[in-house]
Amino acid sequence: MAGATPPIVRVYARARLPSRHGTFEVVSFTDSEGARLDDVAIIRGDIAGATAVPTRVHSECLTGDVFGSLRCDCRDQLELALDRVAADNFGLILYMRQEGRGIGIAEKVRAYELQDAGYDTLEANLHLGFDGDLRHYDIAAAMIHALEVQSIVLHTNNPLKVEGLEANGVEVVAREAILSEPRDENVRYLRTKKAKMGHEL
Ligand SMILES: Nc1nc2c(ncn2[C@@H]2O[C@H](COP(=O)(O)OP(=O)(O)OP(=O)(O)O)[C@@H](O)[C@H]2O)c(=O)[nH]1
Ligand SMILES: [Zn+2]
Repeated sequence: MAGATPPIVRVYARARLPSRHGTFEVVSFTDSEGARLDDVAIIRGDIAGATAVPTRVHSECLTGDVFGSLRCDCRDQLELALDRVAADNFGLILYMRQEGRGIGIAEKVRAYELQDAGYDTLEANLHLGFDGDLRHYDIAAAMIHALEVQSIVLHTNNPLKVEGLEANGVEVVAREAILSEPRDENVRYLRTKKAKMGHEL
């Protein structure tokens, strides 16, 4: 798909990462001015030059990823992705620091405050004056290019992620769902994503 030219990023450092989910490689990046990025890649296998690399683009969720919040499915999805890459011995996870779909942790907690008062996840964002989703995928695309990945199979339920990467020059050969088991605490969140945010759940 034609689109904007993504920014250039370069690999800055690579290290071995033994984890609870197996051993991966962690890679950090700089932008074209040499500034260090906060986004990182988690890799298993020889993905440089490869096609149809199983790829997950994960958006930071401090409450879910670190504290194990059950309000959302983020940690379940992250763990599914790590386990899958480990089991296949091949794949890529980009951990993008787009907390709260781009509004940041402080505002996400405000959005949660509104949700505790009855708003859904989209209504809360709109009430705070934000669009429903402020994420861009240009940096993720640039990281994929820097890793010399030729094409990807994207694990997501969100068609906007596929479009966002393609618009930045990434060849997405297929989309695969990443389905976590719904929980009592996150079922409303999942229903809203399906009904109002275009997620294929
Ligand atoms: N603004 C806001 N962000 C949230 C809320 N709950 C989770 N998030 C953030 O949403 C992001 C994850 O996005 P999701 O919409 O769950 O899923 P997705 O990444 O679009 O799609 P998948 O690839 O299918 O997981 C993370 O950055 C979370 O911090 C919320 O109620 N409000
Ligand atoms: Zn979350």
